[in-house]
Amino acid sequence: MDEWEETETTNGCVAPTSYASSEAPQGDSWNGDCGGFGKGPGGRGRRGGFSGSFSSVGDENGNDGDSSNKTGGETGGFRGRGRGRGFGRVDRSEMTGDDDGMCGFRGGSRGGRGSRGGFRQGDQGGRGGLGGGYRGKDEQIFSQGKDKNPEQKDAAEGERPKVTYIPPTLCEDEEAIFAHYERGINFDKYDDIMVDISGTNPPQAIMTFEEVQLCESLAKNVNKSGYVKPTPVQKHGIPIISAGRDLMACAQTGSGKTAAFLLPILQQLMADGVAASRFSELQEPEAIIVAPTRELICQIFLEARKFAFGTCVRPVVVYGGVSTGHHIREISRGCNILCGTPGRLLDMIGRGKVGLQKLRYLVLDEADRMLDMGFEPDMRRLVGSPGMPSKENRQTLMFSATYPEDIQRLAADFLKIDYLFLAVGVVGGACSDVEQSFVEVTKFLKREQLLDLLKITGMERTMVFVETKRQADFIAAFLCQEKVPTTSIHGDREQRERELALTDFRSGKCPVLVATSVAARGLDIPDVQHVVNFDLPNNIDEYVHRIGRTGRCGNTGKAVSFYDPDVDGQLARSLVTILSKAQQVVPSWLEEYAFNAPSSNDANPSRRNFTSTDSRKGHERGFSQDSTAKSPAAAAPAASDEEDWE
Ligand SMILES: Nc1ncnc2c1ncn2[C@@H]1O[C@H](COP(=O)(O)OP(=O)(O)OP(=O)(O)O)[C@@H](O)[C@H]1O
Repeated sequence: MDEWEETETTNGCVAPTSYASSEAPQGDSWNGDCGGFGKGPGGRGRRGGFSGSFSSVGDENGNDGDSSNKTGGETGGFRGRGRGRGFGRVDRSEMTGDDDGMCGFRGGSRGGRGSRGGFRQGDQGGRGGLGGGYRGKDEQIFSQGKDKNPEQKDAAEGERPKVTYIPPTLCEDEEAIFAHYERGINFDKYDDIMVDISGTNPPQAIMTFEEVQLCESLAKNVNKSGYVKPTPVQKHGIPIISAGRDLMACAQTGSGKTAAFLLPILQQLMADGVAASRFSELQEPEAIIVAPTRELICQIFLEARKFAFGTCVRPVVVYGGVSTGHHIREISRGCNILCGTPGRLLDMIGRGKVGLQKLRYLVLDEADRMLDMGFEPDMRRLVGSPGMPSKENRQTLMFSATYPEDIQRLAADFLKIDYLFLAVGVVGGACSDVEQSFVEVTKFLKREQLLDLLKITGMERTMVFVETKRQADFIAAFLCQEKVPTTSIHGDREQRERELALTDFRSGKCPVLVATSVAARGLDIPDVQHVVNFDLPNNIDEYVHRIGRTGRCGNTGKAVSFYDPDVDGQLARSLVTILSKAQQVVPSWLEEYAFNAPSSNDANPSRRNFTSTDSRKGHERGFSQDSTAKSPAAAAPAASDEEDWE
């Protein structure tokens, strides 16, 4: 039996997880505003987590919500699984969760205030459960940038429980689809941001959406989305893509990169009269969009679905942690724009469900992160897949808010030689709408300081970033014990839990979300007023992306970071640079640490070559152009700022 004929067990049911309530929570959709589906009373579930506050799961049928572990009422705190990857700072499972279903945190125990007694190293249990937690002492640390031995991979996959989770059916209510948050007071300030384009003959920037002459239905959808005028990355990116050029674009967090690539693609597909074919086991999409995390790709899909609303173009999303059969069925109903995480995309292509003959657009969002996470072999496998048009015969677009040098190498391989490099603002710079502050801490006082901070922020939506999955569990549990309604997201949580955590956070049911870097990139959650770096990341790009979860779309936000001199010294100089470039106050004590820091101040080796400019510049004859003439926004080219972060 083909896997996609597998029996569905979880359709329409939603699960679990806020630490905030002891009731089984109600499910909801990705569009948190639409509650018309997936709601269920919750089943009996297991006795939940920390002090009983970590709620359990259930579906409408009263099944135990965890499909891979049917035993209820388990106790015993953290139970690690004896194998699997660890929580190295660059952990693929953390992002796309290729280790589907591997979880440690099995609920029940009253442990959780950091007592080591709650852990059971090397325990072979831990599959399923409530997600998260410590996996055991013999974890492998995922080695960055290295391909896994395919045989090992297959063996590992063979051991995995079959993923049966099917996300809730999406709400078709128009109001929910077009729900959006308002542009902030600083939206118009985007016009003052420096823009630089390198490459030959870039097309003229647009100043209004009208200039693009969008098809009627697309224009209507843009309007309904509350888009009145384009942001700089859209002003420049849309005409570049419409002109058929390849593009590497770098623009600050929250400044509308998603629409910058979706709108011209959709416009072209609609103008060409592309329509989703009828049911067929093999679908041949015109566009493939790849992103490193499940949550991000789902968000991109929802944006695509919004802009394609009421048209014949059909976007589909595929990602890890969800039943493969479900995805195959979705694809077979017609697919023009396929959004996916790398592994699941390759799986769909490998199974012969997706053909590449008609592919015209390949978009890599957060491409630098995909490299960091070791997805380079997957990306190369994707562009080398049978039927994939050569780079001369497809349009390739790469987007990110940061631009390390190794991504330029990839750009050179994947993009046509005459690709355009678009830099909006300081490449790799922090969003200046985010007020950044730092608190010098010792590790022993961090938790109390977090609590004090959250007492001040109250019910305002706050994302708390930590460095490890275990830490995420600890902190979330700690906050719940302190009666702060909190949920968490990290790569060891099951997909249903990750989705529910975001829903609870979006809806305000849990105004505090404790997250690992899985939530650092791309997530666009309305009204996130605060970001707290409980643990600072080990590279500056990650810091920029994390604090970019607030201060989006012209809104203001605040980021507070706990700086522990014992562990964060290597970041000091980069932080000072980032703060200065974003016109933020640099604490004198931080400057002092920066002054005394070793010269190589970024622990991530991939960041040692961080550059702020297009590496082709100056290397190729005749390779220059001045975009300042093209746009009033282009006062002085950002990329002319040659200073490295180091
Ligand atoms: N022209 C516009 N007018 C109004 N709102 C917009 C416009 N462009 C984008 N937005 C909104 O701004 C928010 C941020 O956009 P988006 O998520 O695309 O940013 P991003 O640049 O991809 O951020 P990140 O780097 O964090 O991934 C979204 O809610 C989006 O709908």
